[in-house]
Amino acid sequence: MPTLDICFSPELLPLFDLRGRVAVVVDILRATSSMVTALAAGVTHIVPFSELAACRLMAAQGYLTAAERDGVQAAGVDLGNSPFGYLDGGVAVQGRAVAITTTNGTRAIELSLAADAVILGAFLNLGAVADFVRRQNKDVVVVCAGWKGNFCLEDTLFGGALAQRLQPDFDTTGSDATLAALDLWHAAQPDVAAYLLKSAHVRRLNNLESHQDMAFCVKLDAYNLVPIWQQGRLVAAE
Ligand SMILES: O=C(O)[C@H](CS(=O)(=O)O)OP(=O)(O)O
Repeated sequence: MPTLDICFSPELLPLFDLRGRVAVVVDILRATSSMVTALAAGVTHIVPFSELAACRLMAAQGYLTAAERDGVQAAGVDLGNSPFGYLDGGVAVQGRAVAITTTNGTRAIELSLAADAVILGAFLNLGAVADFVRRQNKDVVVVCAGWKGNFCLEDTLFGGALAQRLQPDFDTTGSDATLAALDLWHAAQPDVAAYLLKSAHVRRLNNLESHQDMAFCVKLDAYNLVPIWQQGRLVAAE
């Protein structure tokens, strides 16, 4: 039976051998939630960058540029890190490619590329991710983007939610990280948004961008789509 493990922070990735496994990178607030939303809104593909300057340069190649540092949109780009940037009609995104850099999410993706497959998870596409990894029938590691190397509640909650969805087809009992995430997910019921009000990230976001981002990012199964890393870019899996 395949296993599901959870890496609480990219800093812990050296402890994991990703070869032969599927990495599910998660940054609920907000990078992977925004990337799932972007592809669902008709973005053709997404290229993540760690450096802001390299991301900005992609505008010359016709890319929309999205960049955020410490929760705030960077200067001189088209979009920040809010999923509503792809929904509110302010920027026409249908049929466009996006170059993106964020504080934690893009780094977590880059550090996960040793895996057999790298996909993006969010509450917004939880069911689609569960279906995808079931079809792969390989061990799974949920890679939490965390915050600047630290543990965070919201990404760990996603790990618990995915573990619950994959029971009983996956072994979710072999790792204390998964057991803890499952307990956390149960503790957050029935109102994940209310539970997350105490999290550090939500307090930061409420100071920076509107509370509507958090309410949106905790919606379950809004999109039946899985972003997957293919040839240096993220596309919607077939
Ligand atoms: O934009 C976000 O929500 C965060 C910024 S931070 O964690 O508050 O610095 O970036 P992300 O890369 O999506 O975690």
